[in-house]
Amino acid sequence: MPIDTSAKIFVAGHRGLVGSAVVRKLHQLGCTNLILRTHSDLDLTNQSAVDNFFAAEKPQYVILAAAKVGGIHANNTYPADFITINLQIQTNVIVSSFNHKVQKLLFLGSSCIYPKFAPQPIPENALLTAPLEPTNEWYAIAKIAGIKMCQAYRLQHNFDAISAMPTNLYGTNDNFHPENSHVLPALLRRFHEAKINNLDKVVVWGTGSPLREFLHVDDLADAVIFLLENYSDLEHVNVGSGKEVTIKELAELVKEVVGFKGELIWDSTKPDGTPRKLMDTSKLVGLGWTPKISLRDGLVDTYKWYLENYGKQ
Ligand SMILES: NC(=O)C1=CN([C@@H]2O[C@H](COP(=O)(O)OP(=O)(O)OC[C@H]3O[C@@H](n4cnc5c(N)ncnc54)[C@H](OP(=O)(O)O)[C@@H]3O)[C@@H](O)[C@H]2O)C=CC1
Ligand SMILES: C[C@H]1O[C@H](OP(=O)(O)OP(=O)(O)OC[C@H]2O[C@@H](n3cnc4c(=O)[nH]c(N)nc43)[C@H](O)[C@@H]2O)[C@@H](O)[C@@H](O)C1=O
Repeated sequence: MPIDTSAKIFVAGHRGLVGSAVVRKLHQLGCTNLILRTHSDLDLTNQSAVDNFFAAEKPQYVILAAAKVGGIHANNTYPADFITINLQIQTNVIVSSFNHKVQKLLFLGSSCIYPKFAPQPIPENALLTAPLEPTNEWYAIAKIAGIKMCQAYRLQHNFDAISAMPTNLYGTNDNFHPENSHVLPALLRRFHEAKINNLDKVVVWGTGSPLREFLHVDDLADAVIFLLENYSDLEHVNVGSGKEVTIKELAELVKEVVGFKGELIWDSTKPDGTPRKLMDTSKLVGLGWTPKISLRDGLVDTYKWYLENYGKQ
């Protein structure tokens, strides 16, 4: 059912990569009644503050894009933060959404919920079939709990909570932190800084052999709205581009887009993480959704945004 453009929609995490793309998409669709709170306005780890907020605002839809998020180094270094903050945020938001009669909630997980050596492409039913990738198991356990909470509230209370599992994302408003970000924004920044400082070498982590699937966040936002409008069931849904590249291929592509002319040095003391995680997106494709933005086009667009927003620093 198409979203009622006058509906009250709470986008949790609206300044982040995903939340900001969802807000852009909702604005494009003509939705005007968005409820947005920054982290300092409303700390979603604070149960009573979250419940008071829901009691006062009574949103009809909730898109849960607030989370403690980071790349392989951040996940590996701050396991307590990743498990605790994510369990707190998602538990508070899901429970208050149910208690205050939200019509529909969409929870965002991640492809790291699947076993390290899952069959490729990874179908939704690979969940909980084998051990996780150790660098991100704390975050993955929180995300799996989020999926299970949505399922439990649907089963026991008929609450319309659905879960989307995106692959690795990138785009406008990404986190470009040198150590804590994901690979694509990290490399974009590192190559850019090497170019403007006339360096002849750039260090890239790991061996370059892991395979990753990248999806532009505007495609993800489109899929989020598509699922809100067209999906209402127990099982989570994978969201991906269906195309994978090695980290070496990604690094070469970022180097070309940025225009860095020097050499790549591989730091094999850094972890590779999971060797491969290509999503099986046949469920979402079967529902009628496909991505539109190629990796090259998305990278060119993201570099342009980076230059406009951080290029002069
Ligand atoms: N980035 C990726 O590659 C992927 C992301 N995802 C999922 O998408 C979702 C969004 O990720 P992404 O947009 O990348 O993350 P970001 O880090 O870009 O944004 C996270 C948002 O959450 C908010 N937030 C964090 N902690 C709190 C808190 N305690 N109270 C209130 N708000 C808080 C932040 O608010 P503020 O800005 O005000 O601090 C920020 O707006 C997550 O669930 C993530 O798991 C899934 C797969 C891949
Ligand atoms: C979305 C997903 O994100 C995380 O998993 P990940 O896919 O391993 O994410 P990543 O982007 O950090 O790394 C991808 C690959 O790239 C290599 N790599 C090279 N050079 C840099 C670099 O400079 N930075 C980073 N971060 N990685 C680098 C890196 O060694 C690895 O082989 C999860 O923790 C989990 O949170 C999750 O769900």
